[in-house]
Amino acid sequence: MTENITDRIIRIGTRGSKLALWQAENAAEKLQASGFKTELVIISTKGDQVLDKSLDKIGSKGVFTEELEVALREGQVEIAVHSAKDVQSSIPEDLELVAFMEREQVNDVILSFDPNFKLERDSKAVIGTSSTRRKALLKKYYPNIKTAESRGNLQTRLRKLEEKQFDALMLAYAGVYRMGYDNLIVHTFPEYEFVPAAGQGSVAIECAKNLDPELKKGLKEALNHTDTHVCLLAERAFLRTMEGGCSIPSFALATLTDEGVSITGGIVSLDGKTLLQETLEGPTVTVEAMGEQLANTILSRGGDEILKSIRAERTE
Ligand SMILES: NCc1[nH]cc(CCC(=O)O)c1CC(=O)O
Repeated sequence: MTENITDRIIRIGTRGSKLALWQAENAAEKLQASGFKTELVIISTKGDQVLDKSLDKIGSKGVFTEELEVALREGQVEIAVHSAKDVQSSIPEDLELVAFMEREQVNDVILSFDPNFKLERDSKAVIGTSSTRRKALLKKYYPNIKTAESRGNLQTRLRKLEEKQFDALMLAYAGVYRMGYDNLIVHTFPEYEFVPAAGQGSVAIECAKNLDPELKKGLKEALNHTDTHVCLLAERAFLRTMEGGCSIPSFALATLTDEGVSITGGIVSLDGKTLLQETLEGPTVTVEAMGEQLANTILSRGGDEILKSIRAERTE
């Protein structure tokens, strides 16, 4: 007699921020719709605890994922829910990404409490962001903009905006929309000028590799969005080959086309002066090879030099 897999309670590991909880609840609803029972287990990560340093200075990989991975390994939870963007490009041997949930609109946006705020090429405003990619791209396209650190969850960052620590705040549309703050959006960046970080807007589901295969299959059926999955495989292959990590100003966006997949990716120097960006198209079956090829092209055209100088600057 085999036990019905949907009799299992799926314990869902999640960070405690409101956005993380929204994402975990969203996964829980999908699981429940497939007949699973669910339970949320809130786990705090280093990225939630250390708020006085920018992410590239906290240093270790998996700033938002490590503690969740320990819980997976120790069997405290069956799955961990992450913002796909926060997941390191190589997953530990004993774990795997079992699903990618349907992606939201990928763009970066600007939020302001002043509805008349206008971002122009010569704008001199101070914009809150802690992302090296956003800082470098702002330098490239909006050379007079200044940036100010804005670590913390979305609510913390909005409070900083309210306190006028900066004039406007730069974020991913996905989180803003999911938290219901889209009424504050005053600018949406085109996604091929401000190409998002690999994975932006999607949610990744991680589990232990040795989880019951039947259960894994059930989780995948309930949670995986095939189109998103294809795109994320390409973007993550790009990221892995760049050996980037979340603190490197690289970016990648894959989309489905009539014939297959198109992937745009690149890197920008921290001063915004050198931008390398390329697009590749190919059939869906070769997405990972495409991501790798794109990264190798970027590296050989000067990307490796940009990475080298960023690393040198960090160890100074
Ligand atoms: N590193 C922070 C982070 N990780 C995931 C999101 C939310 C958006 C998403 O799911 O891509 C954010 C905030 C942001 O970039 O605005």
